[in-house]
Amino acid sequence: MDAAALWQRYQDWLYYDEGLGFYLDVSRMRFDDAFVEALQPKFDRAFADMAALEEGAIANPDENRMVGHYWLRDPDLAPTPEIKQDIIQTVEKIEDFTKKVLSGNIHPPQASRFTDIISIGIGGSALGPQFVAEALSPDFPPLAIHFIDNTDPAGIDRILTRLRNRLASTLVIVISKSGGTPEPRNGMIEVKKAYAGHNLDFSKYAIAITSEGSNLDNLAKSENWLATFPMYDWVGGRTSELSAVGLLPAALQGIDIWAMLAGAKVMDTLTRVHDVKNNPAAMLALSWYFAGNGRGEKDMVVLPYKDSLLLFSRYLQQLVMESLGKEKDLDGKTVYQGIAVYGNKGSTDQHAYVQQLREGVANFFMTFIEVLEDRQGASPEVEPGVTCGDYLSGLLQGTRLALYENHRDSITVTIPQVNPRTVGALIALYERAVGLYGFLVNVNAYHQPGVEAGKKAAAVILDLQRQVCQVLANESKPLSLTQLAEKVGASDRIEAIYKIVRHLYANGRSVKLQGNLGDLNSLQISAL
Ligand SMILES: O=P(O)(O)OC[C@H]1O[C@H](O)[C@H](O)[C@@H](O)[C@@H]1O
Repeated sequence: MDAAALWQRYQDWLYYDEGLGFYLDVSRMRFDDAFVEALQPKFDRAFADMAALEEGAIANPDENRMVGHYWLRDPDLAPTPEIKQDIIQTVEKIEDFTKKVLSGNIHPPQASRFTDIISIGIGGSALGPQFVAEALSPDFPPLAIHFIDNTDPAGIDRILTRLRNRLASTLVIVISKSGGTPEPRNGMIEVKKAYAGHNLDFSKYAIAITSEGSNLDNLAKSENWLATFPMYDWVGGRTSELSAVGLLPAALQGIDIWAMLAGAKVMDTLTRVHDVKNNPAAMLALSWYFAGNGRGEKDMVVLPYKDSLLLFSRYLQQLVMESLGKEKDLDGKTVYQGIAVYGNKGSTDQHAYVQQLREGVANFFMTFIEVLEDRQGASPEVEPGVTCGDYLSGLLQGTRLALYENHRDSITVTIPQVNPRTVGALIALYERAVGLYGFLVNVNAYHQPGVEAGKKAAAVILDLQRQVCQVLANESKPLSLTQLAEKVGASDRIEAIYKIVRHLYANGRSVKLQGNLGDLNSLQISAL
């Protein structure tokens, strides 16, 4: 395509919304009109399915659940008056609670103000709050947030050590929709012990965000925690940023949650349009479908050229991959769907892996996220007439061009600045694009059956560990691995038993290992 034709294509496909100052450019995705036409029937169905979803259909049939994250920013759309009231009251409660915390009306027993937050949660109960904190938290927030998003003891220590002198003024928000996920439960138990170690009454610091009636909810109520906020059955973890999960931590950091909700609401309106070319989420879904033949054959690389958006790709990784990565489609057919997502930020990544993107295996398409405003205030020149921001902008344009010349396609999303409104809009844009794409390829984008397998396997290992420890405790003489596995009654699980023993030994826990550590047949195992 020559320069004039490309310029025409750019104009033909450029999407712009004045209210948000938002642009979407898919001109560098090489689909043609015939492709768009061929996909039209699928889009017609997807638009109809999406409309039904928004009206309260059971869009997650396996779990028999409605899918209602769109109602969070427009409660008038909720299918029942009760749901509408719930949404409104929760946001009011968040606002009221935040005001009281920030004014010192609600304060810790031994200090006049809360200074910090430990947020404990994983997956959808962490990634949104982390992304938003990185993107929007002021330089000096009223409360500084710290995340425990794993069951890594060293990671937990790091947070608790850093906060050692401020624990007495640190709020703890435990976030778990199910209220039973092991990682946040473990984090909560350890943090609770740390508070007890400092003679602090954990319940005066703790807040739960969870489903009503969950284990976490029951615990919080029985121990009379500072507050609880609801997580709804009809909001999935990966689409929960604009529920209490994301709104409470954001508000406590001084982020304007109303602007986030408003930005999302505007984007929801824009992406409800039943016309591919005038619906930015549909344009994204079309582009993804084109890039990967509707089978995820190409990875989605997401590169925001703005430090504060660093975690956007990580956030999208869960949203896209947990939603679309499915073995079966809605008819039960084996399809192995999905789109792999990765990326950090530009121009930083240009000095890491963009070499491969430009010249190596062409198994991806790029999404550039461009922010028009360089910074607040004027920029000094780093060369005559040129600023840092000019470089960043030039590097984005240059990389887009260099990729295109080498037949690598790209999408460019442009926002005027990173603020609560545009971040809310970005979240809503990708939620809708994922939903539409899910309908295009006929998968249930709202369940995650594959996640259960790893959880179950981990539970089996922990069970085996208990048995191993019991056998060793009752043995007077050291055992070989084979003997130990036999006594446990799990000879077929000898490798797992070896790994359990090695881990316990490395941590000085109840097990002694003798012999050559590199020769597994020489090992003699006994209780400490
Ligand atoms: O919020 P929770 O119930 O603790 O769930 C946390 C996360 O873990 C699960 O395994 C799912 O894969 C995620 O979708 C979810 O966000």
